[in-house]
Amino acid sequence: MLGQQRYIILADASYSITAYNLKIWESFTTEIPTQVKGGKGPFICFVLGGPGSGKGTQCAKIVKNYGLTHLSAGELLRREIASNSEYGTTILNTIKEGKIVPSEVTVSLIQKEMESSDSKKFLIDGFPRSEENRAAFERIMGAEPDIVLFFDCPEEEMVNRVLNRNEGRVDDNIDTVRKRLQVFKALNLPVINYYARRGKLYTINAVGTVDEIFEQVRAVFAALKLVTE
Ligand SMILES: Nc1ncnc2c1ncn2[C@@H]1O[C@H](COP(=O)(O)OP(=O)(O)OP(=O)(O)O)[C@@H](O)[C@H]1O
Ligand SMILES: O=c1ccn([C@@H]2O[C@H](COP(=O)(O)O)[C@@H](O)[C@H]2O)c(=O)[nH]1
Ligand SMILES: [Mg+2]
Repeated sequence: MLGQQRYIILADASYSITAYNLKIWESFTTEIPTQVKGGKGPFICFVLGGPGSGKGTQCAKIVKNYGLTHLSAGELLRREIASNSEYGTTILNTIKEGKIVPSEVTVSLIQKEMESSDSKKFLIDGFPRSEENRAAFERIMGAEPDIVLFFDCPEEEMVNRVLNRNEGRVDDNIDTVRKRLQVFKALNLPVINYYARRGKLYTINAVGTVDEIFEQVRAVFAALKLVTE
């Protein structure tokens, strides 16, 4: 049975975007800083949410509007499968099962992309999927995200979107999506709650039109500019 109910996130430690916030922030510039004040490395934004919650769709708009470099962990893994790398078959089987690829593999792909890029602003989509992923990223990269966006979407809506995506993904079927939802709740929600406790989480209501949802994202980036000036 799929729920309409939203996931329970530590509400007092997460920022929710409201129309009121938008009104205050819309007059500020939309250019985000290359790094957060006092930070040493590049600006890093993790983008989290269940399967089909709209992460990739919104990332494309963030890239267009704010020039961040988009790294989708799922896309990097699919590229690895397509290139017949030594891990290709293991990755393919893991994705078909809706499970999580070993942290070392995913972090190493992200690391390669970040280190070969001149960019100072990264949008890391669909990662970290588990506390173990998160710890591996911190250990290997020696970095933490500056902010985390969480696209909060009811399960029924996520399933509908995934089943209507039509991009030929091997995991876009009802059996795999059910498994992905279980993995999301068991392993990814604790990561989201971790960032809520760290005061880095921005929860976005992922129901609505793509543009309506992006207005909430815009407010986050506008606020970021505000606190980093
Ligand atoms: N606000 C929206 N309303 C309706 N459909 C949407 C919305 N946002 C995205 N979609 C559609 O839903 C599907 C899933 O979106 P998207 O690929 O962005 O999700 P995702 O979170 O990246 O999923 P995954 O974790 O499986 O990669 C796509 O077909 C997309 O066009
Ligand atoms: O960090 C990651 C990201 C993804 N995976 C696997 O890939 C699929 C698809 O990922 P999307 O982000 O939805 O494109 C996911 O279900 C996992 O099996 C991963 O293991 N680790
Ligand atoms: Mg995606």
